[in-house]
Amino acid sequence: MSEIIKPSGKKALLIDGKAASAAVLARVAAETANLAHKPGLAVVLVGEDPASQVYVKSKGKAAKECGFHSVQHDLPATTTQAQLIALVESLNADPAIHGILVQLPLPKGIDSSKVLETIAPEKDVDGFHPVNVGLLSAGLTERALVPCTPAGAMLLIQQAAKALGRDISGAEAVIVGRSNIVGKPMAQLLLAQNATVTVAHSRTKDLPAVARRADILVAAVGRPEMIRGDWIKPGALVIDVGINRVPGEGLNAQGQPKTRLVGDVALQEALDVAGAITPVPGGVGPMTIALLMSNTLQAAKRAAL
Ligand SMILES: Nc1nc2c(c(=O)[nH]1)N[C@@H](CN(C=O)c1ccc(C(=O)N[C@@H](CCC(=O)O)C(=O)O)cc1)CN2
Repeated sequence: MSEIIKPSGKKALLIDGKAASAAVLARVAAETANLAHKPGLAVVLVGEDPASQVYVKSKGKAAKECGFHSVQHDLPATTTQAQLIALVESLNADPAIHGILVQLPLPKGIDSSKVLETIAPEKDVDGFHPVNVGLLSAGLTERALVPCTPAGAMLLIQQAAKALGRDISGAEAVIVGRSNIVGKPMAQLLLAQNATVTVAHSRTKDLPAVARRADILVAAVGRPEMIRGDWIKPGALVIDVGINRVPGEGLNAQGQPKTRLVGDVALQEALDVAGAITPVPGGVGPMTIALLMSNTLQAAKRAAL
């Protein structure tokens, strides 16, 4: 059995995103060590959102561990859209920078589409620029930079399908959620692997029945534990992209009410039904950062051609 597939003590197997992301990071570090020029990653954080601060710190740490040139720009929440765009333009012109990432969400008053469209497509390691969106939609995945979370989820699907002896080609895939960042690119990636893809959302009629059709079920709605055990086809491969912080039990060391992370899938119920499932935390989340490093390496290698 693959090293990323672990027993759960219940019917479903667990897909270990931490182990899978460590393997991606090791591959990126090994390739980087053989390059003449270090890949350069610039991460831009606007404001003081605590979760964003944690993610940006993790990105800088991973970049350094991969042997990259890593820079972080911390801007105050009062930064104007024009100031942010000016910073992105200066990073576009910097030959030591191969990847630019503007951490989302941006503070109110800044139009994130305008900012993301300013990033040079070849440095858009988040894969959110319309040029990269278009390349992915046209099936030109070799030329696109693919958004990190769906790219990481796709790697987990491929590794789990292989370990379970399942074909993605011809499988019925249902994605719950139609965001530009996860749902839509996930659909393109599954289509490129010849799955039959349904993108379901809040207006879908009889969502549980649609979800129950899925051999591969991807949950990306951002609603804690919305997908229940009886929405899952027995034996299905379930990929939970949701990361939701909910109230926990008791108080922490600072006397504040504890919180805990849950996915969009009710994990304990799903473990009785699914064939394999990604947990939250420790599933798709760590893959997002690993695939960002992989995209930055790819951008640096293309720049050197
Ligand atoms: N410009 C971008 N902004 C945001 C993205 C993105 O891909 N590009 N994605 C998310 C946040 N994100 C990375 O930026 C991210 C989220 C979660 C994780 C992760 O490893 N989660 C852990 C749990 C961490 C915790 O304890 O809080 C897990 O699931 O195991 C990594 C990256 C929004 N913004």
